[in-house]
Amino acid sequence: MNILEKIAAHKRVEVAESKEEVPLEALELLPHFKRKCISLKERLQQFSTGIIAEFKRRSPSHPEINLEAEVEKIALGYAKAGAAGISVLTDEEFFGGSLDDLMQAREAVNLPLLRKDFIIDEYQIYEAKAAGADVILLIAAILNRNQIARFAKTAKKLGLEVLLEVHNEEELERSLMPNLDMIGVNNRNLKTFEIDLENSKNLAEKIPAEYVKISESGISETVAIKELQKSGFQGFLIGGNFMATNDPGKSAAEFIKELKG
Ligand SMILES: O=P(O)(O)OC[C@@H](O)[C@@H](O)c1c[nH]c2ccccc12
Repeated sequence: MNILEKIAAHKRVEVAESKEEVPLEALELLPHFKRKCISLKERLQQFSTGIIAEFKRRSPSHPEINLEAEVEKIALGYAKAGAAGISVLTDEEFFGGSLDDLMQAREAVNLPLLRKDFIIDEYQIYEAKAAGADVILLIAAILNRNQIARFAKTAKKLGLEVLLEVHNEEELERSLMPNLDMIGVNNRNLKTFEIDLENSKNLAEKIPAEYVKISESGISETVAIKELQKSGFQGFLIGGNFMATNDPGKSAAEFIKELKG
């Protein structure tokens, strides 16, 4: 089993447990469930920098990014830095995150929030909405076309936006459909952890113009963003480069300042 298969397998067990503990009907009663979502897509279309800053304590490829990180402080820092949105890792087993992190970020800031997790069941989309997310991530590498269609439809029904993540042309071609708002090209191969920014540049022209394009992972320099912008990318998902510092908010602020300057 590769890491992605391992994560998905664990996720199935986790979701079954969560469903037992908190039935879907209970999620619908939580206060954020009726909240009107903030559009990340619109912000990326209007926003000049397009930085989506990520809150991530650890990952399978980097086991100690920032284990003591406090989500409220960092979300506020990212907002002050001028991020277009914030991505919050909610997977606990492999990334050290939680839905509670997402809820705390929701209390702290008014930016669009992406629930960053491995969605394999509709229940998780209800969880995302209930915890205050505005956007969900669907990862093509672990979903078939039917699942993507079904999950995207559910997300739209709940007022959430959908970011579809692809890593190669095959995933992109079999996954294009209505109800997707943004397409993210992951520069990190989740099966091998290899990073290649060329991946975004190569896939860019194959993504129809109606989808906002986001380049994900391995971005640590503003020159890389200028290049990616030339290929039509409007969003840039950055985690480790900010999180691996003492003050991720400050690091994001400096990065965004340099990008604008
Ligand atoms: O820390 P980086 O290299 O800046 O990457 C951020 C983000 O793209 C990465 O965390 C990510 C992209 N897709 C994912 C899917 C699941 C978990 C994590 C991810």
